[in-house]
This record gives sequence, C-alpha cells and structure tokens, in this order.
Amino acid sequence: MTEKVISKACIYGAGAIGGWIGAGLAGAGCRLSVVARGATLQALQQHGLRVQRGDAVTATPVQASSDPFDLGVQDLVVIAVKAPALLDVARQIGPLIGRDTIVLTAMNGVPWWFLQGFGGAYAGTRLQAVDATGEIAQAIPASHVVGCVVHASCSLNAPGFVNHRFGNTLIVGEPSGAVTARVQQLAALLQRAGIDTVIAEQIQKDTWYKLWGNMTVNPISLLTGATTDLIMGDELVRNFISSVMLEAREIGARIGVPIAERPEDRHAVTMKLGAFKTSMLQDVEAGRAVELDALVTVVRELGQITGVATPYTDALLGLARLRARGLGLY
Ligand SMILES: NC(=O)C1=CN([C@@H]2O[C@H](COP(=O)(O)OP(=O)(O)OC[C@H]3O[C@@H](n4cnc5c(N)ncnc54)[C@H](OP(=O)(O)O)[C@@H]3O)[C@@H](O)[C@H]2O)C=CC1
Ligand SMILES: CC(C)(CO)C(=O)C(=O)O
Repeated sequence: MTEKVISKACIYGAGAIGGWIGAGLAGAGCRLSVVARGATLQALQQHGLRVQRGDAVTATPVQASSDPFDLGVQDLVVIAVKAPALLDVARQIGPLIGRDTIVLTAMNGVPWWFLQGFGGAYAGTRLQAVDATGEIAQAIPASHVVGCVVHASCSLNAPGFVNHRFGNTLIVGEPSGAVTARVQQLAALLQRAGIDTVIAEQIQKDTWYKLWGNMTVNPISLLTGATTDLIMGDELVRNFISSVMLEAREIGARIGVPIAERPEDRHAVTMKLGAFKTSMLQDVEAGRAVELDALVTVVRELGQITGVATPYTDALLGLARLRARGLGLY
C-alpha cells in the first residue's frame, strides 16, 4: 500500500466540516484544492484555510476556485456541503472525477447511495427524497463513493475560518461493506491528518444510527426554536420523539440496519449535549436551506418502500416542512 495513491485532494464545500477535514489532509501532505465561491473563495485566496483549535490558529495555503475545471482530476474529493446543495455539486463535479477518484461524502442524513448494493430486497432502489431525478447517482457513481459519518462539532468564525469545537472522529466505509485497499489507504491518510478514523463494518448502520438521534431533534428545534435540553426535557415531546424513533427502528430492521437500543438509550446520549442548538436550528437562524429531506422525508419514503406505517414521522415532516416553507428555507 503506497501513500502517494491519495496525494491530490479536493474539498467541495469548504465550510465547517470541509475546512476541518481539508486542513488535516493538507497537514498530512496532500496537495489540497478547494471548490468554493463568494466570500469563502475570497477568504481562502486571501488568508488560506484557517482553523482554530482552542487558542491555536493555523492557516494553510490552498488552491481555490469556483470552477472545478481549474483544479482537474483528483485522487480524493470530499463533499461537505449541506444536503440541499448536493444537486448543484453533482452538476459541477465532473472535472474532479477520474477513473480512480474516491468521493468521500462527509454529510448528515441518508445519502443517495444508501441502497446501492445494499438493503437486501430493496438493494439498488433510488431514494426520490434525496435524488429525485437520479442525476446525483449518475454524476457521482456509487463505485466512487466511500461513505462517512462525522462525529465532530465544527463551526465557522468567518468564511474560510473554521472553529473545531469538539469530537474528532470519522467513520468511513465502502457502501458494499468490503474492506478494500482504497478504504484502508483513506483511513490511514485521515489518521495521519489527525482525525480518529474508524473503518465501519457496514457504513449504512452508522449512518442510520446517527440519523436515529437527529431526525427528530433537528426538525423539532426548527419548529420550536428550542435547544436540545429543552426538547428532551419535556416529557410529552420526548415521548413523541420515541414514537418516531420506533418507526425508524422498524424500517432499519427491514433494510439491514437494525438498532438494538431503545429510544431512551439514545435520548441519554442527546441529553449529554445540554443546551445545544441543533445544526438545523443554526441553519434556520442563518437563513440557510434545511436538510429536511435527507433527515426526515427520506425516512417516510423508506417506510413506504418497506411497508412500515409512519404516522409519527409523517406528522413531524408535515409540520416541519410547513414551517420551513414559511421561512423560505425549503
Ligand atoms: N458542522 C458540524 O459540526 C457538523 C456538520 N455535519 C454535516 O456536515 C455537512 C456539512 O456541514 P457544515 O460544514 O456544517 O456546513 P457549512 O454550511 O459550514 O458548509 C457548507 C459549505 O458548502 C459550501 N457550498 C455549498 N454549495 C456550494 C457550491 N455549489 N459550490 C461551492 N461551495 C458550496 C458553502 O458555501 P456558501 O457559504 O457559499 O454557501 C459552505 O462553505 C452537513 O451535512 C452537516 O449536517 C455533520 C456533523 C457535524
Ligand atoms: C442534535 C445533534 C447534535 C445530535 O443529535 C445533531 O446531529 C445535529 O445538530 O445535527
């Protein structure tokens, strides 16, 4: 296994997570480039990619462009945009992808490739909620994808200036679950980048488990403006969350991502966050489109595909999308 296999890396979406991963990759010796636009592009060209960890700030010079043609074929492309931006990315990403390019999807929610080569009887099913026309799957074939679950909390001090707050783990894995040479090389690279990296036994399981925790609190925070402590602290809301989670747990069991825990076990993890503003609440406050389809609409769709009734999920989705539409964020 040679290290130079992954030497040219590009971040598509140099926000909080993309910036954090990108700075690590540059530190590990990758030739780093970034597709960015507007204020982020300007900041990257002027100051490099800046990352704050505690009191320490690093600045990494990067090649940044709004046009992927300027950057050319990459060994690794990390997609770290919010889900509603993915279709635009798919339409632009072509010049970065060559025959052997790995595409790492560092995003929350159910990805478009979730059932590609996985899911038993449902394997290969396209999920309309996250790839309505199939354009994303066509532009980024599943054969290039290595999936990823992010366990870290990062925010932006300013465009191109990341604040890495806590958590330092990426779970990565081939959609097929195979431990290939490329996923081992990628994990080794990320480890050298200073990120605790775990190769998943089946990345869809980790994706579903994370979703199980955030598909409820995120839209409820959108509806109520409440932080996680208040959401989990209200017994009636907590019971409602448990009902949604039981639906999702049943769907998971049918597609091959079973969860052994009870909702109460997962609540205990969320409650440890304290008075935390979910990412969706942060998006609302910043006026950014919300990741409702990748977190909730897709669960309703998976319920329909697998024959699981989802009345609680539907109620949550209906209310949340009404609110998000009213705000112009969906
Ligand atoms: N932040 C966190 O702690 C965590 C985030 N996640 C997930 O990671 C993913 C990324 O989140 P996060 O980093 O917080 O998001 P950010 O909003 O901080 O970053 C997204 C970046 O993508 C850029 N972008 C969007 N569309 C394009 C485009 N067409 N061309 C170029 N750049 C584009 C945005 O630029 P612009 O500003 O110009 O729109 C922005 O810089 C999400 O799925 C999120 O849920 C998961 C765990 C933790
Ligand atoms: C709420 C939290 C931290 C975990 O459930 C989350 O995943 C999010 O903010 O998107």
